[in-house]
Amino acid sequence: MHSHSDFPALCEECENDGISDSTLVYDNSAKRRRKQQHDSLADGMEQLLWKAMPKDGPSDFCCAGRFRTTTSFSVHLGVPSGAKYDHLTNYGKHHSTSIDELPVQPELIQEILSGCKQSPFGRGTEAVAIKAQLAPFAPYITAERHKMVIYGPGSFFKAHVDTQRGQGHFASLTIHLPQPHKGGCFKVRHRSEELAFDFAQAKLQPHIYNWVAFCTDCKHEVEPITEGYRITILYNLHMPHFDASIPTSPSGMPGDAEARAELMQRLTALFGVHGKKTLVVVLAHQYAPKSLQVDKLKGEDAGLYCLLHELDHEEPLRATLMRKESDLRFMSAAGRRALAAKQAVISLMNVAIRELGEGTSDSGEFTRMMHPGNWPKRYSACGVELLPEHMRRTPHTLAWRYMDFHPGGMEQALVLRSDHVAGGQLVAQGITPSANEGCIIENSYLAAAMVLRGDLC
Ligand SMILES: O=C(O)CCC(=O)C(=O)O
Ligand SMILES: [Fe+2]
Repeated sequence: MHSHSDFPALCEECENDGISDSTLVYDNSAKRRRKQQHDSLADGMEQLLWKAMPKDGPSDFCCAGRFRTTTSFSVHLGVPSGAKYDHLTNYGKHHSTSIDELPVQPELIQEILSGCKQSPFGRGTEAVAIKAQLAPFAPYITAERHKMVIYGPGSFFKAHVDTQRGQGHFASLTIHLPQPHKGGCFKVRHRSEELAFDFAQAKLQPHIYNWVAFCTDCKHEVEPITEGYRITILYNLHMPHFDASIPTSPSGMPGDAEARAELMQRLTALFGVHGKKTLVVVLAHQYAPKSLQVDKLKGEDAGLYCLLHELDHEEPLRATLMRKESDLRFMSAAGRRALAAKQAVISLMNVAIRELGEGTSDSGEFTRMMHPGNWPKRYSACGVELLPEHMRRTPHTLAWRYMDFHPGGMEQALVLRSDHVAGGQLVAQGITPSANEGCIIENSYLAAAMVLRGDLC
């Protein structure tokens, strides 16, 4: 990450006029000074957030492991562990048939599954690991068997996102039978990160089953199988619906104290000195509207919530944040409940973010604004926006800048994205960075976000 000093707030106008950096710095214009203050408050804030987040806390979108069972799958499925077969035979205690034709017909898979019993998976350490990493606020999780997938040579599963079945469905679990095969690497992606699980390479051991669990919004795929059969059993992982009061940090280990103190200072300055501000932190995961609730937060989003929630309880930040009733209309149901309980002013909501900026050869700078409410309607009403001169010189893709104007009624906001911290590329959620130097980039997208609001009056 570059520091603020790498990116002097030069503007095209000033550059053209031959006005130097220092002229800008000492410019008397209150507006410009404010922008510079914003910039210095904002620079590196994503890193600060990251550092200050609870350690050993939830931070994952995917976890994996292996477990041993001598009973469940081998007996109930009748799949001889480690056995080589072209025909899947004797798959259940009470059934006897064979698979001698591929693709396997759905009826037969159903029949096989009906011969299966719910696996013991989820009672042991695996469930604890999944819960801690992917669903930290949930008191427990449950696994619901979904389907069995058999891949023969040439089969694959293109990159996709699983359908979320119900509010509590937060992740998918795949259990890989110890079945000899080649190819079929399983890949899970989350924004710029990709994890690959090549169980064909893993030494097959009888009764040892590999598993992978990943959040429902993560893209995943199975590469073509070149030899043998790859068999997986899929589960939907659910967290129960529970009446969430605001959860406390799932981790006992606080994050970096210095980062936390600095973050606190900056947020206080942001909301206090400059007043009337909105901070938007784009969540790492995506959520169906009904799942966008505190208790349903996944992975690192839960850690982020804990941090902001804790900071919100500290004075003087607390004193600077808005608690007026007029704010309610912008809040999610969870935010409203929290406000009513005088617990927090952090709300979770889907926001429309519009990013404007100028492309550079390898990056484009984006300024970000957000508008609560119905995005497509409002957005089309926005019309063409004007890019102020001082925003033209935008040297870095992901560093954000404060906008001092309200084109088309879009609300100004500071928008932070944690993929910046994770070293990611700005490609998630439909954003495509431009490679064309000098072109104006505009991106609009909807994102789930954690929003802290200052004085709206
Ligand atoms: O077989 C696998 O490992 C994954 C299958 C899958 O992603 C699906 O059925 O949705
Ligand atoms: Fe899937």
